[in-house]
Amino acid sequence: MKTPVIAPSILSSDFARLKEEVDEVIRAGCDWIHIDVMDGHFVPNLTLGPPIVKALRRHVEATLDVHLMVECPERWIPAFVDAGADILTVHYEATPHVHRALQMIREAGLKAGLALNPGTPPDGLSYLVSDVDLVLVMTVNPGYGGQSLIPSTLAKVAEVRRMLDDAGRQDVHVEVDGGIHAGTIRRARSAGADVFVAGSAVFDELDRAKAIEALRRALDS
Ligand SMILES: O=C(CO)[C@H](O)[C@H](O)COP(=O)(O)O
Ligand SMILES: [Co+2]
Repeated sequence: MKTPVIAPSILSSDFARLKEEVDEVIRAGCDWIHIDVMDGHFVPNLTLGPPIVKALRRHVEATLDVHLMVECPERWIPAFVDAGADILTVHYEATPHVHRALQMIREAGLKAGLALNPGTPPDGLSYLVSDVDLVLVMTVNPGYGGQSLIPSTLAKVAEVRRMLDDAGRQDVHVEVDGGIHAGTIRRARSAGADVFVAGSAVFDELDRAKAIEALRRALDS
């Protein structure tokens, strides 16, 4: 099994103190920084764009894991590449040209991720197994932090992991996003996930080191 990756989502951070918030979770021992980009169309919320990613890139060396919840992400890929993202994840549901979007990300030298909403079956992945470096299984409906994990999504995590293993793609990350905390992370790990996005479970706690430690302890339990 791959080494677990903890990726705090800045969606739940204090945006007025973004640099300090990110510095703090890096000092607290997180692995990646998860950045939720929402366009107000694909999801009913609006967050941030390439300038914020670029500003963070200037300040931190940590892996910037950018989750694009935007319609037709292929329009935005060049701007996020230029901003300095390391991983760009696009939604299967967001474009009829998802293969092209993944291709554009890889051609730019970044890692390409494919995200699946809770209601999306994993079948389409079978045509894209050689085009992805990461599969993000949404464990809540995208748009907001602080929601509860939808239990049926964990069966999909297991199915995705099986499809990747059967295709010889043990190197591909399986990321879970939404409702991950000390009480759910172990089940997500058992289902086959290795990247754990945690927004409210980290940023709603005053002591971020303790919050990240609690996630790691729950993984080991
Ligand atoms: O993509 C997302 C929402 O669309 C966020 O990454 C996710 O919700 C993280 O927040 P929390 O850990 O609080 O559920
Ligand atoms: Co996300």
